[in-house]
Amino acid sequence: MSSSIQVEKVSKIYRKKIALDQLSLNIGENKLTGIVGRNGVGKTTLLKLITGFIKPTSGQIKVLGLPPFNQLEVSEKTVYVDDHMYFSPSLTLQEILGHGESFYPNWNMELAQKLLNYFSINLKQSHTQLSKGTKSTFNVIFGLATAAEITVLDEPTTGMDLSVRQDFYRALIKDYIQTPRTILLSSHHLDEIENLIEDVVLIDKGNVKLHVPIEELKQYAIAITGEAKGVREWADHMNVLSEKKLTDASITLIVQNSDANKIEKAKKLGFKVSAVSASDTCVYLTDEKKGGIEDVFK
Ligand SMILES: Nc1ncnc2c1ncn2[C@@H]1O[C@H](COP(=O)(O)OP(=O)(O)OP(=O)(O)O)[C@@H](O)[C@H]1O
Repeated sequence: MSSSIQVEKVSKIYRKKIALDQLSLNIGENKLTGIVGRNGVGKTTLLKLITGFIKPTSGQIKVLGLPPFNQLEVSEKTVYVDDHMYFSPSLTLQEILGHGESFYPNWNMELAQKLLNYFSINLKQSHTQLSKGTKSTFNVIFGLATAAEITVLDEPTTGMDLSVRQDFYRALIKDYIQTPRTILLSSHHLDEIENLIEDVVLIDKGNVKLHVPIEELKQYAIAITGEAKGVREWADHMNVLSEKKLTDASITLIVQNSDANKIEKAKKLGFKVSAVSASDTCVYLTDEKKGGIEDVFK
């Protein structure tokens, strides 16, 4: 499969802060990819670089074969949606849609109007008049209506209530099936998007920690609970992601799930073997090991 986004050894430094550090990433054409990671690890910076809003300090980015910064040819095939999208306060939502239609070659006005009608958003209002959640809903509708080849949704559900979020995810997947395109969806709630996305990119400290199919991430780690000494001996030479002390005598180890025979052996030894969710795996993979929040209150 050819790549629609190629990021090669890209760094972004804001004054002295290194936001991205020689990050490389290839995103295949028409993939729906989740971008996840803790606060401040560089997700928004990466997405703004891909959509040409900012320029890399070093390294190379190609989107649909071209460097995206200051490139009109890329702009009209790209949309970046977040909760800071700016539209002139003098325009009504209807007029904003009109501008969208004149800029984006594949603009889908019918979809925009049907979704706005479904969410009961009055088109005579201005963008500044909308509540936080409704603003986010309008922004994602705008983003979907562009049908842009590269659609980037950066935490698009900020402020939406649960029912709107669920409707949005359903709309996104239906629209993606009808009009396949490359979609990057960043979220702090992997559990909410794990059934939508094909691949997941986990960002940590300005770099890609993991880029795998979501089904692989769901199987990536396993929890083993039992008598501390025995569990530790069993886990010798394994990739241990985290250790939790339960009592003086028992522990849970989170280990990389790489060897089916080892897991069978753990069961035979009487240890409890349980699944670890994709979102918990991301937390374990990026844990700073500073102890828990409880330590703050000691
Ligand atoms: N304009 C800026 N000037 C200075 N530092 C910045 C700027 N934008 C981002 N940063 C810093 O770069 C780092 C990465 O920020 P970024 O917004 O890309 O992270 P993020 O993963 O999207 O975070 P979050 O999940 O909290 O939205 C952070 O340390 C942030 O403080």
